[in-house]
Amino acid sequence: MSDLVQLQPHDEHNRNLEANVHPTDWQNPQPQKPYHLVVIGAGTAGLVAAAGAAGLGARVALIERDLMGGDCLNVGCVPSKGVISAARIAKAIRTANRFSIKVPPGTEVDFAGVMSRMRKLRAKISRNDSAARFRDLGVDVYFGQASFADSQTIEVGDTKLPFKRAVLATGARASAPSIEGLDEVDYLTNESVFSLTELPKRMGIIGAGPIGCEMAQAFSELGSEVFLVESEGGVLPKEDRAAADVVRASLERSGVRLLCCGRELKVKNKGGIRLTVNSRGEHYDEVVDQLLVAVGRAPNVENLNLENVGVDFDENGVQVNDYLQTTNPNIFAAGDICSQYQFTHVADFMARIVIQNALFAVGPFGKKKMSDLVIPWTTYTSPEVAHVGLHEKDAQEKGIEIDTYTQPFDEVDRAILEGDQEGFVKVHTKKGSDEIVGATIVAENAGDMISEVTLAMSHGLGLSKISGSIHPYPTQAEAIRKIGDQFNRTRLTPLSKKMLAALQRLNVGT
Ligand SMILES: Cc1cc2nc3c(=O)[nH]c(=O)nc-3n(C[C@H](O)[C@H](O)[C@H](O)COP(=O)(O)OP(=O)(O)OC[C@H]3O[C@@H](n4cnc5c(N)ncnc54)[C@H](O)[C@@H]3O)c2cc1C
Ligand SMILES: NC(=O)c1ccc[n+]([C@@H]2O[C@H](COP(=O)([O-])OP(=O)(O)OC[C@H]3O[C@@H](n4cnc5c(N)ncnc54)[C@H](O)[C@@H]3O)[C@@H](O)[C@H]2O)c1
Repeated sequence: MSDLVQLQPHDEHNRNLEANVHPTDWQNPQPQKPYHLVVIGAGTAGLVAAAGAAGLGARVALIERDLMGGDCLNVGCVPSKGVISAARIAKAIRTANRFSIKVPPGTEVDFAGVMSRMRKLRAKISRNDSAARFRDLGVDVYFGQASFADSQTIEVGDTKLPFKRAVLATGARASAPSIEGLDEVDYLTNESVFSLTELPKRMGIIGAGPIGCEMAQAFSELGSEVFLVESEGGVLPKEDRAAADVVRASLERSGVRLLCCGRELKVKNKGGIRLTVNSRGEHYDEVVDQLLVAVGRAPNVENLNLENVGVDFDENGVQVNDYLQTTNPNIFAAGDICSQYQFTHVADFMARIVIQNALFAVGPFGKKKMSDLVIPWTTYTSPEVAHVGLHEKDAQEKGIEIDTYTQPFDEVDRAILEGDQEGFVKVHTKKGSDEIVGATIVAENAGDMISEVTLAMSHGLGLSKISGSIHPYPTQAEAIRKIGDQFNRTRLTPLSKKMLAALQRLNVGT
């Protein structure tokens, strides 16, 4: 078996994963003719680009140096949500008393079992991203480090792959912050945290973005004492502040010790991993068993020879235009390598744009644009925070005047019955109209609920249309319809009220 940290421990599940996404006996093919499309990187963006292009009749090669499926399958969405699902059960048991369910003392979390379940499910899901499946879809799959030999040729080891168009889909990795002493300790990143088999008694996490918050809550619910250090004033600094405040309170209820506005953070290798930091006037000096660093991503631009083929890049990744074309017009890019929206579903839709623009658009005709995408995302804390479109501050920066409608869940029957009353739905519309420009939902299943708003935004359906669609009672999604009703009430002017009164008199008298 490979000694990649992502594949540890070397158990049956990880052997099955490896057999799917990097079979040890794989023979790279030999190129027969120039490829229409060579895709570098077999994460979400690369897989979607390769499968889509091959399905439409193109000759396609896909190159992966490590594990097909990339971050999402191996060290991102899939394992994190696998662990979170167990943590949610632990939370439900911990808080069962709210429902007058008496859980006998002595309930235990078998952390090794939780991780083994996650590895089993990850291996099962990995069939979709497997080398064999892609070969069967008509894609030539190569394993190895890819780099550009010149503007028409990509090399993998000694093999030269001539191409007409190429796609860079090499993704990103955890960035290493310059924190004093960090180099002295063995710290975890998203590449290694899912290989743990023992629950850290005490866990430090640096960065309260989506990774930090999701993992802090999950490890805390599973039994670790978690210290979450964030340099900004609160958690999830990119989200709506009211939404982030709900998550902060929930993290604290889960037992997470939040060290926000963390100043003078230092790490020492002294009696374990020692974190010292100042937060809100207090000095903390805590020894932890494991430290997870989650302070954002660095693009994988190294060793590709991009300089020699005229592809510009900087520390944020590869530069692309709205058509996802790099500064070399025959080379496109998709996914985390070139996107400020680092999400699997965005990598997927970027890849679809690339297939169209690289292979099927003629001159300016038939081209698709990144700026036309309506992009939602969700952070899977409990409750979840889901967002689509503009935040209030984005609208201000763009000079767009907005109206904001908020529906708290403590007025939504299903949420009350479920004990999930602390969140809200917030929708921003263009001032004076029902055209939705953005929305945030904080709820246990906010990620599922946001799709209704995304659909409405994508297809130009305003709040009046949402208000006119029956939502089953009692559901949490009724909160979105109630926002539609709020908008409709603003349409009731003194004149329209008078007209309604006149119509009523006409029909049923005074
Ligand atoms: C912990 C965590 C949780 C996440 N959770 C979610 C979530 O719940 N929902 C969500 O939407 N997003 C989530 N994300 C983000 C999501 O994983 C990424 O946005 C997505 O994986 C990006 O896909 P990609 O194809 O651009 O890149 P990647 O998945 O990074 O794939 C790039 C691939 O290219 C390969 N590669 C790089 N260089 C070369 C080279 N020179 N030659 C050959 N191969 C190369 C790499 O090995 C890798 O397999 C999460 C991320 C993390 C880290
Ligand atoms: N549910 C999801 O869709 C999901 C889940 C996890 C990750 N992701 C994707 O992966 C990306 C990376 O996630 P992330 O959480 O690493 O990055 P992030 O950039 O979103 O958040 C990093 C956090 O670390 C903080 N930080 C930076 N330097 C610090 C320092 N020295 N000390 C303390 N705090 C510091 C930042 O202020 C920020 O809050 C996300 O932006 C997202 O696109 C998505």
